[in-house]
Amino acid sequence: MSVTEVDVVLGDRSYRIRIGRDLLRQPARWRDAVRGRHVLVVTDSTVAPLYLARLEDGLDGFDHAVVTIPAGERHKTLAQTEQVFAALAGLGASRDATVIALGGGVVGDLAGFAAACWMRGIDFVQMPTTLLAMVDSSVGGKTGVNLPAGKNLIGAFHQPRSVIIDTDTLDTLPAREYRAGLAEVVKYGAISDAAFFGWLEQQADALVRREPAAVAEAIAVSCKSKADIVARDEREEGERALLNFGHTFGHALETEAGYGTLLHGEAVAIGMTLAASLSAHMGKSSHTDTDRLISLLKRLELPTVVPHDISPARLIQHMRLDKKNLSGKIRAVLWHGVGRAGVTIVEDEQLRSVLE
Ligand SMILES: NC(=O)c1ccc[n+]([C@@H]2O[C@H](COP(=O)([O-])OP(=O)(O)OC[C@H]3O[C@@H](n4cnc5c(N)ncnc54)[C@H](O)[C@@H]3O)[C@@H](O)[C@H]2O)c1
Ligand SMILES: O=C(O)C(=O)C[C@@H](O)[C@H](O)[C@H](O)COP(=O)(O)O
Ligand SMILES: [Zn+2]
Repeated sequence: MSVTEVDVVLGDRSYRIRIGRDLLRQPARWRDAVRGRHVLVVTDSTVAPLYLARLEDGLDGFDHAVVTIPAGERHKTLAQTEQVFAALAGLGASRDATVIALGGGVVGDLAGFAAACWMRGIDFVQMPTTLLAMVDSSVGGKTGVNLPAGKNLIGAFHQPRSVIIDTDTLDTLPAREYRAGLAEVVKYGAISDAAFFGWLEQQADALVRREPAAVAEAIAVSCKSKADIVARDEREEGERALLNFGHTFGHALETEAGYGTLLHGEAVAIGMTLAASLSAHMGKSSHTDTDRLISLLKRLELPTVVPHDISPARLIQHMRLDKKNLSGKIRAVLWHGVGRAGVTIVEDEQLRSVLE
């Protein structure tokens, strides 16, 4: 069975992303990533009954325990992180212990954050089971949890030791969650890879039908794209901020709608549409490019308009806590046309012009 490997090179360190079918059932393909005697698996209440046994079968020889958090964005909280700390304490986990995140982006972000904090940092391994986690959240080391005031406001940069992508786990992923993952795939084409954007336009129907070859290619290209950007700017001091395209609006939408009401990928799809419209309004890209983006997102069955009951003023209020802001100024990723983007200070008036 073939495995695609992508390396994330960070100066003199690196880690490997392995992408393949049925990897969970082949411990020989991932056990080398797990060090120490103690292993804590963090998963959620939907993923555990589906895939935990496959993983646990490969953990013989380790002292392991499992924390199962309730599924969904509402539970990406400090309170759930405390459950992970309690389990690490119960396991007697020392500095050479490993946390394994088995699940979507919620589990990966929360478990990674717990690993970043436990004894000031222990190893963790990402085993993503949603498309979104496979193409984005499992790679790059952004970890954290939400506060009622905003998305991912508490967190740390903490790179995984390895990322194991078993694409067979997508078989059980609901259609809405799958489509949400496609939004982040579109993001890579939009910000940095015009050829990939063109490929997505050609393959949109195959992707909606989840044709395995198209899905595998989308995952591999996305991982490579993210790995390249993170290698050049691990801590978001420059170029990495482009990975936030659509997120200034998107995070505000998720927070205002109530966590889990709009999925992260859905909010990012609407956010990319708004950012593209704002960019065209500011003369940084063309309306033709915006139409191209909206048309692709629609073909991928993603939302592109703000739900009618959401207030522009409240969205702008949430944007004041965006992590890209400096000295009280809202900074957003604007689009410079297919394959190009940049970060720009935006005024309330300009934000209102696309939101109202
Ligand atoms: N760290 C990063 O760089 C980064 C990047 C993008 C997104 N994120 C974060 O990721 C989160 C979104 O991740 P997500 O979309 O994976 O959401 P999620 O983790 O909530 O998973 C979505 C739903 O699918 C279920 N699920 C997971 N795998 C399944 C499977 N194989 N079969 C059936 N059901 C399955 C989960 O239980 C959950 O109900 C957000 O919190 C977002 O902020 C982080
Ligand atoms: O990896 C990054 O960098 C990203 O911005 C990827 C985003 O898709 C992701 O949603 C990330 O969690 C957003 O980070 P934040 O710093 O805006 O909270
Ligand atoms: Zn995102």
